[in-house]
Amino acid sequence: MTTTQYSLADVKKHNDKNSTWLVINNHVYDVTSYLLEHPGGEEVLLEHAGQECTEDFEDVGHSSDARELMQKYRIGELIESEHTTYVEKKKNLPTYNVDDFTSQRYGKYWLIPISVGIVAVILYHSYSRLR
Ligand code: HEM
Repeated sequence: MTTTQYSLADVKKHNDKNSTWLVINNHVYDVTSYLLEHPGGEEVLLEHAGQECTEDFEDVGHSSDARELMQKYRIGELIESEHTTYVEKKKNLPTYNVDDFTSQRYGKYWLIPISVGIVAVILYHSYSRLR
């Protein structure tokens, strides 16, 4: 089976409500009939009409159901010379290092018992001198 090949210039012509094409992961989709059904709204699809929008599509974190559904709207592929590789952005998850965590949590708490000890010694000495 041969898949129809399109260039970005071909896709660019389908950039409004009458004909809405998108390029996602080097596949070409005609979402004209899906505009009103799209759970994210038609606006966002129209904003990307006629364009390569893999990054924005992936940023939304579309479900596997959405990925399955999109096959229905696939009409072809982007020509190979215009292929792009999508590199997933690193999510900014916090990373913890146990030592950092301990020092953040307990920081300079060791100063408290030492200070109390020093104050106690000073008080003891002053008190014994008074007697
Ligand atoms: C063939 C293309 C597309 C299909 C089949 C599709 C399908 C869906 C589906 C089924 C949902 C519901 C949530 C989910 O199941 O993930 C959704 C939500 C959404 N989509 Fe799409 N989508 C497409 C393209 C796009 C594009 C290009 C954008 C542009 C950024 C986009 C933006 C959104 C947004 C903003 C939501 C709402 C997310 C939320 O409310 O949390 N979609 N889409």
